[in-house]
Amino acid sequence: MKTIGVLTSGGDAPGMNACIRSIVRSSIYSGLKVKGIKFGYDGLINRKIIDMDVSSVADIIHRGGTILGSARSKEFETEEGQYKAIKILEEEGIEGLVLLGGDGTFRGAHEISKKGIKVIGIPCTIDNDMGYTDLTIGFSTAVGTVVEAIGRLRDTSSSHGRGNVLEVMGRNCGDLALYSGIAGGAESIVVPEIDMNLEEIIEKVNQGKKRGKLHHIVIVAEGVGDSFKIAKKIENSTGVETKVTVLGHIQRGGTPSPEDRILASEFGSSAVDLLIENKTDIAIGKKNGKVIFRTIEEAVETKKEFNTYLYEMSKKLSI
Ligand SMILES: Nc1ncnc2c1ncn2[C@@H]1O[C@H](COP(=O)(O)OP(=O)(O)O)[C@@H](O)[C@H]1O
Ligand SMILES: O=P(O)(O)OC[C@H]1O[C@](O)(COP(=O)(O)O)[C@@H](O)[C@@H]1O
Repeated sequence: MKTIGVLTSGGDAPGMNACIRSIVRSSIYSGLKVKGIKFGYDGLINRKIIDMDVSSVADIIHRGGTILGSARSKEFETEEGQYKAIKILEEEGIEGLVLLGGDGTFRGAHEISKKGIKVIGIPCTIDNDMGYTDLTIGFSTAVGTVVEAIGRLRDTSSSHGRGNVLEVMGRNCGDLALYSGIAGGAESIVVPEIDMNLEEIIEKVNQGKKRGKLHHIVIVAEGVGDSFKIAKKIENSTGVETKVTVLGHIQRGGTPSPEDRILASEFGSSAVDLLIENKTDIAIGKKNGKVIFRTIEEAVETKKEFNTYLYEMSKKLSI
């Protein structure tokens, strides 16, 4: 292996830059050349490729987003698009590729691997929705962002005696809602994995009102459905004015947390080690505090388990 490539794809996630830095520096340390592919699979098909050196990744460990840019590409989902990508990788002399992204990016990586290029996948998504790993890069930072938002909403909700429904990202995964809801002391947490019990939420608002509580925060994961409808129903049944905040892409940016920077550094360096050992089609992850390796197929097929213990606990703590 002489030259490796690095590519970020799908939704960006805080910590991607720290990971790119780790891949570039670990490669150069081991005498490998590194090329950066800009704007995901789309940039690969369109040969948006740059040479990277030690200085290309200077001063980025603390920056959100991805210096390589990210994209979603329909063309790459076709066989034709994938063969275009393989041809470009071969012409550029890229023998191994490290791909930073979520499930979709990994499925694409598997296709590249079947066509002869060595690939290693690194899980990057604020959703933490990949079943084979306890953690994905970006999740810790996004939890921090939501917790900060909860604190701000708590202030203003308390001043006015209002309720607030806070919609957070996560696609069909409730992790971001669950972990930030617990850390922020939300009164109710609504996730796609568990049927919503609106009566229970309404009862909690009424109980809170009785004992003079001035704020009421309900975290709703985006995969649940219409937060505005939920807020209206709460307001109509309790008489407590209930506002809605959709946090949106604010959750995807920002300086990565120390946890994400460390995870990103560790995963990036492990990916380079694997390519040096001529390994391919592997997803890197973390289980019980240890780095783990799974085949990409296994990684994308492992069903995400929802932490029902934490969910039930959150109910006890928000009485
Ligand atoms: N089954 C697939 N085969 C090949 N490429 C895929 C497949 N699924 C997704 N991709 C590629 O990966 C990109 C990123 O996937 P997406 O699901 O949008 O984000 P993420 O990687 O964060 O899950 C897609 O735009 C597409 O180009
Ligand atoms: O930025 P986009 O394309 O609107 O996508 C929004 C989606 O991306 C995410 O932020 C991250 O999802 P992925 O990591 O799977 O790409 C989701 O939480 C959200 O639903």
